[in-house]
Amino acid sequence: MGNKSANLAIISNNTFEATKAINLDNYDISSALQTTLEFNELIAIFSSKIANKIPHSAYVYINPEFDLEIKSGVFTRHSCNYALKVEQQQLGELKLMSNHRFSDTDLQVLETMLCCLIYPLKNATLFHQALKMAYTDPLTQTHNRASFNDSISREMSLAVRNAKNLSVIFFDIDHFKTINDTYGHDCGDTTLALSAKWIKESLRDSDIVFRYGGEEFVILLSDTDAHGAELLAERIRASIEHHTIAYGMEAVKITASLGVSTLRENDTIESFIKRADDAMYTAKKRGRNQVVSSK
Ligand SMILES: Nc1nc2c(ncn2[C@@H]2O[C@H](COP(=O)(O)OP(=O)(O)OP(=O)(O)O)[C@@H](O)[C@H]2O)c(=O)[nH]1
Repeated sequence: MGNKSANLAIISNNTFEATKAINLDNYDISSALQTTLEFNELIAIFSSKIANKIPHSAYVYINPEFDLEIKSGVFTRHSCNYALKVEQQQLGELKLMSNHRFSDTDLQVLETMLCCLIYPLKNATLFHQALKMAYTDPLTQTHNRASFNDSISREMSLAVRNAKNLSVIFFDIDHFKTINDTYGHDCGDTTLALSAKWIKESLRDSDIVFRYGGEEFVILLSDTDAHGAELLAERIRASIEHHTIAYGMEAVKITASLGVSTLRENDTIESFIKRADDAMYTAKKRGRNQVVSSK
């Protein structure tokens, strides 16, 4: 024990902890852009830092990779647009607007200043790509279990705070083991990926699909009451039943069992999802290929 601690070198007795920068006026543009990895903050900082050199009334930043459209200010007649890119990496598109035409000098200055934005944007892109990977199931391109744990508590708090409904659907492919055993594991994987695709096709943008376990998915439906969730679960069930998986020379048909529950007062995460899980098992017991709503 004593020997181990002797190997540790003390580098410094002082700790420097930076608090979140409140007044970015004290920073030059490059330093200010190093204070965050959030796209909205980077663009807002950039806009404010260039404002005295290149006056503009509004900005729009679009980044399709992360489904972002960040806007601020008053939209006016004249604009200039830049597709931002570094080493083949797309970093989105920035548009500035103004009452007056941007002069050639304005554009030259802007282009010099955009060089300061490029690498912070690249870092933000790498950070958000890593976050996305950490929360995505690679086989089905749905959110993974870690993401579910974060999302359910956030969605429950939001639903309670805004007095909105929240429903959850548990979805489990029927006799999935037989698919693996009959057609092979690759076919099982294809079945999972296609099931996820068909589930997503039945949903609104605000609904989130998670791969919860092997062949089990969970769908979180914000602002959806019990009736709406049951209708949606039935739509998903029917979609799965009506599709056919073409695997080599085989035409594989599958079905799924689904359980639905809607958030109640005094629910915990566990009680909320257990009702949906129990309802899904009831659907299995009743013969599969059906939707059961929790009582
Ligand atoms: N191909 C493939 N199979 C998986 C994956 N994850 C889990 N499984 C398989 O999924 C199967 C689940 O089988 P069971 O839990 O017995 O359920 P089931 O056969 O679907 O039967 P019921 O749910 O009762 O209708 C097991 O054979 C697992 O090996 C995966 O990522 N890929």
